[in-house]
Amino acid sequence: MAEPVLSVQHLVKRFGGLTATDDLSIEVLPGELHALIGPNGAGKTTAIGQIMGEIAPDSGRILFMGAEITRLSTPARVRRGLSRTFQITQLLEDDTAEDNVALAVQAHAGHSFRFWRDAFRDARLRGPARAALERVGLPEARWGLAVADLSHGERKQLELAVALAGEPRMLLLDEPMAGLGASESLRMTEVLRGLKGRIPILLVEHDMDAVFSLADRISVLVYGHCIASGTPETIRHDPTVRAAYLSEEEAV
Ligand SMILES: Nc1ncnc2c1ncn2[C@@H]1O[C@H](COP(=O)(O)OP(=O)(O)OP(=O)(O)O)[C@@H](O)[C@H]1O
Repeated sequence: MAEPVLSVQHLVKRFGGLTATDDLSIEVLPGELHALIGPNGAGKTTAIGQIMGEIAPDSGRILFMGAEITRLSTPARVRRGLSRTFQITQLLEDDTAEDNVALAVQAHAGHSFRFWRDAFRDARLRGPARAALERVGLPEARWGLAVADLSHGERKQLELAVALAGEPRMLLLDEPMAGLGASESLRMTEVLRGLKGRIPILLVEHDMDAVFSLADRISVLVYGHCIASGTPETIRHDPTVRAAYLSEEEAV
């Protein structure tokens, strides 16, 4: 088997008396779209926070591209190629969609641009920003609009473009379908299908239609512990998973 891009090993995180991740181990393989599912409060966002270095684990290890990153800062992990999106989008409301992505390109490029306004006129930012907007399928007519004027679905697409702006080596997506209507969810599913195979993705998502149609493998979290990991077919028929999480109605 190929060496994992991301290897999460025995992660434990306690918040007071509550164990949010409980001996959590997951592996994401090269090119894989790996979904992390589980009931509300199962520890999915806490897991992403630990992988990104925003939350310090009490114990366990995280390896990225074969190197241990458990104690690295978030910026150091981003420099190594990890990138994430959030459940609630973190965008600059008054700036245009294109400015938001260009700013992310600039942030990734480091200190070679001294002033933001000068920098934005620079094709070195504009080119990659537009490429990222195209990758997430945001229509060009929307690029010049302020974020505040975009629909919720467009903001989710934009946040994905911001995450892609630094050309990361792996994406961590925290509920990209959250709050989307049926047609917006389908659009986002197709956007993710377009990214699939080009970049490894760890996808936290409650939309089971999206998860089962997109994922190469699925890991199921219950009370912070991974109770099963396997292909959608395996997970669909796993009695432990069905008992713990997927109701008859939800199972697809
Ligand atoms: N900073 C914190 N302090 C205390 N408890 C926390 C903190 N962050 C998360 N928790 C708790 O840890 C548990 C796991 O939360 P987490 O947000 O990781 O779950 P989740 O699987 O992402 O849930 P959801 O699907 O609802 O987003 C929950 O019980 C939550 O209340």
